[in-house]
Amino acid sequence: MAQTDEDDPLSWARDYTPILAAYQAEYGETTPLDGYTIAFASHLETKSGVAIETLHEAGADVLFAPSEPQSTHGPVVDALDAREGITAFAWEGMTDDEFDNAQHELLEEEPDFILDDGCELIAKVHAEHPDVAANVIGGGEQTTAGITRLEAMEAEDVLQFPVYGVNDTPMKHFFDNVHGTGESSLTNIAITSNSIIAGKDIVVCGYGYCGRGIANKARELGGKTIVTEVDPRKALQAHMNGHRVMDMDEAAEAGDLFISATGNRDVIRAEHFERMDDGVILANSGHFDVELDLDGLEELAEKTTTPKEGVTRYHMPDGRRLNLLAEGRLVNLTGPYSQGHPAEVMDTTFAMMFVAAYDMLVDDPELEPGLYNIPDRLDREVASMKLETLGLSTEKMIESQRAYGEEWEHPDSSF
Ligand SMILES: NC(=O)c1ccc[n+]([C@@H]2O[C@H](COP(=O)([O-])OP(=O)(O)OC[C@H]3O[C@@H](n4cnc5c(N)ncnc54)[C@H](O)[C@@H]3O)[C@@H](O)[C@H]2O)c1
Repeated sequence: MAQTDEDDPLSWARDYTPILAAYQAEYGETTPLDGYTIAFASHLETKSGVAIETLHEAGADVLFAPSEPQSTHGPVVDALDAREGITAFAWEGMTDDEFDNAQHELLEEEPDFILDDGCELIAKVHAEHPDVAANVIGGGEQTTAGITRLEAMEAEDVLQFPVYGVNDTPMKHFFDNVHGTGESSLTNIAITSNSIIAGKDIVVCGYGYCGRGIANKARELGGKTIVTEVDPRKALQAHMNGHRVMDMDEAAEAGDLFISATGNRDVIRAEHFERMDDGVILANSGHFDVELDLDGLEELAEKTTTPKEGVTRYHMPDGRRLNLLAEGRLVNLTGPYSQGHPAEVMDTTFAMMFVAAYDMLVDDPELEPGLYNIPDRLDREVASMKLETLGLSTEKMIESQRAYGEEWEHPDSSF
């Protein structure tokens, strides 16, 4: 019997991921990934579920594990694991140790290709399963934190296979990081805290792609935004975009809501917590839960309570209460109501991951081990497809325009 909306947890997300649907329709016939086993690590929820089923429809056996222990949606895992050719190394409510062990168990199955999030599988296969790494054909990495680790691996010359830095493409940066993280972080902060963005002094730490999305959208909602940055050009950009720019000491005293999105650690720490007002809200949107110094916060507090699901309240000896959302983990993915990025945005990110695997496995560019930018033509192809699914058309250059771009003398101009 065909599945209904009620018993198919991917049904809703599928409607909002038209590029993946198009790949399923096209490659479901030809199964170009037949014979390959692909390891897939991601936050396990409905959109990544559609990505996993797309790889499977295209012929691959898929082994999947979470990239964060707390962001797994059990019904999605169970529905995928029930299909032949898809194996879960995940369940909802995993401990950190179980998360770690499951990734090792997955790698022992000797995947041919690794699509990663945070470089968890790629780092582990190199560090602890070198025999498996030696036979991996290639990989793709979808997030900034993972690229940072891959750059460190590349600098040490330890990478055993080529990896496409899917994160570092315009299609990922400009849509997933800016709009996806921007919207979903603010939505989840508002829902978890049941408080308003408008009128609040909102401190955004980091003005990279994610921080820019969060800060600009917070201001559009009526927030009075403050940006902290270590990079002077980013700080200047934030200033010219109308945000107040200050260092963390000053921002700690000014903010009502703090959101970190740097990919760095100890961005907000004890000396800053000590300056904050009673009732402030603290959230992290960066990949790892080290952006806020939680050990420092714990040491300062005399006790913690849970005034609301998803909120840990730290009681300071002087009576101030600091409210931490989602235990300092990714607020848009691990809070009690979190569903991650909007599906339309993940459609493009997972399409880029799909083409990364397709390009290396099927088109075989014969790359040496190392970290590579994904070819620009693939990025453009995904952009064109997204526009097509949205029913939008672009201008086509006429011949005289193409020629104009190629000449330097410009004989027709009047000056
Ligand atoms: N929440 C999500 O769903 C989601 C989605 C995509 C990326 N991410 C994660 O968000 C983080 C940021 O990603 P990005 O793409 O914006 O990276 P990015 O490199 O574009 O931006 C990070 C910015 O933080 C700044 N920074 C570094 N240390 C700082 C500090 N101590 N104080 C203030 N600023 C500091 C850097 O100068 C940089 O401008 C990464 O960990 C990434 O993996 C999260």
